Order: sequence, then C-alpha cells, then structure tokens
Amino acid sequence: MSRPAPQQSDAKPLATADKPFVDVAAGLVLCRDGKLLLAQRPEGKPWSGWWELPGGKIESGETPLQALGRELKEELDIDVTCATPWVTYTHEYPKTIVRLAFCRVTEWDGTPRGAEGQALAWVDPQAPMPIGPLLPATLPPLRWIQLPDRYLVTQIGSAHNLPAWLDKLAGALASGVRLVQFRERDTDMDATTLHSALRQVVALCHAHGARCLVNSTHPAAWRHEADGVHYRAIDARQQAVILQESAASSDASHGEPGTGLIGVSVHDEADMRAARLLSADFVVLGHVRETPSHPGAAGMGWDEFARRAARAGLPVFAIGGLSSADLGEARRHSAHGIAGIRGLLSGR
Ligand SMILES: Nc1nc2c([nH]c(=O)n2[C@@H]2O[C@H](COP(=O)(O)OP(=O)(O)OP(=O)(O)O)[C@@H](O)[C@H]2O)c(=O)[nH]1
Repeated sequence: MSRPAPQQSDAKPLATADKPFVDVAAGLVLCRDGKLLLAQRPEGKPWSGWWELPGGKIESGETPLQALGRELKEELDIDVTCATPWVTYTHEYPKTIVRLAFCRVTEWDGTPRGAEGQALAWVDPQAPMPIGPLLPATLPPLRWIQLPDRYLVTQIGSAHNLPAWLDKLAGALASGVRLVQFRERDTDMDATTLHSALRQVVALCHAHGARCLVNSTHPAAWRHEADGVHYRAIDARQQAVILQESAASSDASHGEPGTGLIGVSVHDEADMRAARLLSADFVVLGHVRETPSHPGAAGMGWDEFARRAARAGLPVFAIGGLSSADLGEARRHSAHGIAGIRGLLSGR
C-alpha cells in the first residue's frame, strides 16, 4: 500500500482568499453484508462520470447528519434511520477547498435507487474497486473504512505471564479482534525476551489474519517484523519535525514512505497535526474514562472526545476504560472504533 500525501488540517478552513470553501456531508452507506454504496456523478455536474460517496453540500443551519439525511432522500430515495458522524476531512482541489463530513449510515427505510439518474454500485470496501475513477477526496475514506473496529494494546508485563497472556490474545482474536499494538512499557523482560514475545504475538496475529503494530518505544528495527508502527505522541512530533526538515533540505532519506500501517496516540491539536504530517492511518485519542493506567485522572468524557475527534481529519480510536460494549457509544461520538488493554482482552 503506498502512503498518500499528508492531508490538510481539518481544524479550520484554509485561508485561501481566491478559492471557495464548501462544506459537504457524504455517507458511507453500509449494508449488513459489509458492502458499501458508491454513486456516479451525473451529467452536468463538475467531475461528472467520477464515482463518489452519496451526499452533497451542507445548507445553512443544517448539521452534517441533517444535510446527509436530506441529500440521501433526494439522491437515493431512502430515509436514513441510523447514521453516525465519522471522519471530517479537508481536501484542496485546484478550484475549491472541500470539507467533507463523512458519516456512517447503517440503517435506512427504502431501497436505494439513483433518483437523479446516477448509476449506483455496491462494492466490497476490503477489495479493489473495479468500477472506475473515484473523486480524489473519496479515496481516503475508502481506505479508512477497511480498518478494524477494535484495537487491542498489549500489557504482558513479565515473561512468566506470556503463555497465559497469549491464550487470552487467542481468545480475543477468535472473537474478531484484527488489530493489535505491541506496547510493553512496564515490563521486566530483557530485550531478547521482549523481542521473542513480539515475534510470538505477531505470529499469533497473522495466524488469525490480524495485524500487529509495534509501539515506537521499542527498537525501530522490530517494526519490519510486524505490520507497522504506533507512535507515542512525543515520537510522532519528533518524527514529523525530521520529516519536515528532510523535505526542506530535499533529503529524502528520512522521508521515505513506508508500506506498513501508522498509528499515532494523540491528545491535542499539535499531536493531530503531527499525525497528519506523517500520513498516519489513524489516531488513538483518550482517555475517555478514568482507567487503571491513569489512576486518579478523570477521563475527558464522550462530548469532549467528540469535539477533539472532529478535528483529527483521520479515523479515531477512543481509548480509556472502554470495552466492546462501548462501541456504539463511541461511534455516536465520531469514533471509528475503540482501543483498549483490559477491556478488549477479556472479551467484555
Ligand atoms: N457527495 C460527495 N461529494 C464529494 C465527494 N468527494 C468529493 O470531493 N466531493 C466534493 O464535494 C462537493 C459536493 O458537491 P455536490 O455538487 O455533489 O453537492 P450537491 O449535491 O449539493 O450539488 P448541487 O450543488 O448541484 O446542488 C463537490 O465539490 C465534490 O467534488 C464524495 O465522496 N461525495
């Protein structure tokens, strides 16, 4: 998978005086069998013939979900009954800047039809799409929607815990977890034992078709044995500076795009900017609730989580005292999914 160019910040419209700024709501209309609905832009519109997610411009006074409900009625003749905000992403076209509020649409009344004469296609988001060119700003959400909805973070601790912990991991993988982060901060394992533990975790993940990222606290060389890297916020900021400096000096050696996944832990706007500069695939934002990892520190709560997630411009996993049972609540607050140590391991 080639890494796309870093995207614009979503925090605020870009101050480009000569380009109109457009706010758009677009829906990832997802069927129960996992298929995603794409629509072809009709004759007479800019980019006619190109494929996109159904949706359109947000009118004054509308929320993105309201605009989407109206647009999907007009374009597809369906009544949306369940939709949640997802990723808000800004893309600069040659003549316009478009801020797209992508939303997941999972329930509706009626059968989608091309009510404006446009062609429709149900596609498998996990497979390449043979239907034709997609609008440039539609490519990122089609990549992001392939991410699993749960992200399990390791906490093995000691070597003697490893066999029992791997059993629990096997249980979580059997229950559908497909993304894991190897992160052993408070461990008594020496480097050789830790490296061997990583290899066992990666092998178990691969046996279940899951991917494993290595936290940036561990040696960079280990990442190549896994499926990518998960940066701590401080490491992401440092890496972003290195990338910018090497770009400025035309030294590509530090800016080579990797092929693995990139995750970043974020707390604030500066961390999110670093994540976008690194072309991260997703971020992890927390902690939502008080957790044993941060005893005594109150969580930010779902409303604050939603406010911050809306500025990420990337899929956001919520973390902090959460389990699979919180997935619905997380999605109502703009999360892509949930991340966790204990909550996802125990299968709660
Ligand atoms: N609906 C939708 N629009 C997208 C996507 N990707 C993307 O760049 N856009 C851009 O977002 C803008 C949506 O405008 P639109 O012309 O479809 O809006 P609309 O349905 O309200 O049309 P209208 O202005 O003719 O009434 C266009 O500039 C379009 O190029 C996408 O996946 N779905």
